[in-house]
Amino acid sequence: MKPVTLPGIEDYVAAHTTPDAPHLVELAAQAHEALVDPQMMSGPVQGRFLELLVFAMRPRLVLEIGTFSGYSALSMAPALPPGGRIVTCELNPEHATFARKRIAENGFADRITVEEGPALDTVRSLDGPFDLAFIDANKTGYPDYLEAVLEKLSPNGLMLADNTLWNGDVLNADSADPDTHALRSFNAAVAADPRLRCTLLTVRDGLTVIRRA
Ligand SMILES: C[S@@+](CC[C@H](N)C(=O)[O-])C[C@H]1O[C@@H](n2cnc3c(N)ncnc32)[C@H](O)[C@@H]1O
Repeated sequence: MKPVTLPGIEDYVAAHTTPDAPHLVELAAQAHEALVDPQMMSGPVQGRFLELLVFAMRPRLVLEIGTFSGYSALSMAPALPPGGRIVTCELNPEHATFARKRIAENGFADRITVEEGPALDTVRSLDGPFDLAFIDANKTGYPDYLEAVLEKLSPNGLMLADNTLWNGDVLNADSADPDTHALRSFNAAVAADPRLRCTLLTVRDGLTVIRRA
């Protein structure tokens, strides 16, 4: 991933953030060996931030859209309050199988459910309410995910949208890349939406925190 901040800053940030627990270090290493595009994992800085939000919000239900290896779900899970759980959506059966195995091995199968299939169908099938929703799947789907989640978001719930800086490419208004275009449109729509309040944080590849106005 291309740094979107000053040279050296990402390393400095990582060096001054609580590192991954051993089970996450091992999971990341296994994902680098077994899965294509392992850079899709949140990584320690965003992982600790997700964990921090779960710790502070004490959510009963966390929705994740885009499981991949299970890294982000397993980053959040240790901070869940008693009775809290995570539903994570994944389209790719290989990713879902990889994540389920690590979730079970680490003793979180009772608190994390991997729902396999198109995330939009899964979100529409769930009752909610979602106290925290982490949107991190196909970028062109973000507007639909936002609407589907918003319908079932708790009154004090938060939505998080990942990769909203897209390697800094969101600055390129002339980009022909569909994902860049999708994220530029999403960012503009969210910031202008009178139903919402948001902050685009320069955490890792950009993480937008969104709530109801
Ligand atoms: C960026 S990765 C998720 C990374 C993970 N949240 C983390 O931080 O470690 C995106 C995942 O979304 C999945 N995905 C893509 N399109 C999807 C869809 N329509 N429904 C569900 N999952 C989808 C991909 O297969 C991939 O595993």
